[in-house]
Amino acid sequence: MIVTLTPNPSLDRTVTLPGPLLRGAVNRLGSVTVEPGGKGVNVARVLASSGQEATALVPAASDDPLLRAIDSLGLPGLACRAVPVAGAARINTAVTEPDGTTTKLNESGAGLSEAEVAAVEAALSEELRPASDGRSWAVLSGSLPPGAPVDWYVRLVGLLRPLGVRIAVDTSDAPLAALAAGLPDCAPDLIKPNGQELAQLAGRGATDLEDAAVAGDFGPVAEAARILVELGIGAVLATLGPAGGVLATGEGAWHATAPSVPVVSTVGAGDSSIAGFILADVRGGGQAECLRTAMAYGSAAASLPGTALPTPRDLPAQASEIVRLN
Ligand SMILES: O=P(O)(O)OC[C@@]1(O)O[C@H](CO)[C@@H](O)[C@@H]1O
Repeated sequence: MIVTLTPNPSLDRTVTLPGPLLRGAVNRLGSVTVEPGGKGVNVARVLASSGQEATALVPAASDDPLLRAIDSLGLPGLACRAVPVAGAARINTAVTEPDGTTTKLNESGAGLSEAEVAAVEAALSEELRPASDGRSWAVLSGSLPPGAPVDWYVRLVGLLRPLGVRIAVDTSDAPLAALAAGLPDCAPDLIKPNGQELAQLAGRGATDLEDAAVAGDFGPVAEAARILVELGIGAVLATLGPAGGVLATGEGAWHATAPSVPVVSTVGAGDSSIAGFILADVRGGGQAECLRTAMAYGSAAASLPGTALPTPRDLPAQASEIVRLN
């Protein structure tokens, strides 16, 4: 069983410009698409598109257009559990330019009341309670809406731990800092920082790890990830864009090259990497296979426009090369 929680889901509106963005001027748009989004929704979508059933848990009123958008995907393996809330799902806009530059404009989201936060927690535990097989995953993803406690993910890890499910957390900024502050007591089984987020967690300069990775030196990334593993996190999957990815666990660290694809839009690439990792894991793959599949799904997402998410048909023909770092 796989349940994703997206505390701050969105309708993702992607607008395509026929030329470069002209700041301070009127820009005429090419195509406009709207898709259901938010990181956990994306993870569940990718899993379901690959034949792995998943439930996307979102706070949303029963008449929220987000729910209609999820429904209209018509994905048989995708279940949606909506916890009724007063606010509407935010609309996040992505502006894409012909050279592949994508600019995201994310709203902060309608707030959650204390009672709504409690209702989401109750629904999450209820969904996961039957999942005591040790193979199930809870994926907690994205920013937190106003009103949610900044350490909500820390609390949720503590709440879910006794249920015997594996827990992935993918977030940034203050909720990520809160997660780091909650170690080692509330350590997730998987986190997926990018280079800058990993640097933030490891107390390194913002671009130190990425700069080293671009120069082909993955030691600093592996070292930062190892520190987090020593603090109790089961696996750190660091995604490094064109420089590939590094997976660190208690058994070692590996680097994977990024399969070569034409990069069209990186929106959803991180979510697709998590889906790929979990997909390989629930299919019994070892750590190298989880890393390879994460890279394949992340690269496939980057080769698709806007927030389009990959299906198995979109996976790159060439797999990553994996090298053990330690
Ligand atoms: O504002 P957050 O929660 O950090 O990110 C939300 C978001 O940018 O992430 C997804 C792509 O990863 C999009 O579907 C969505 O718009």
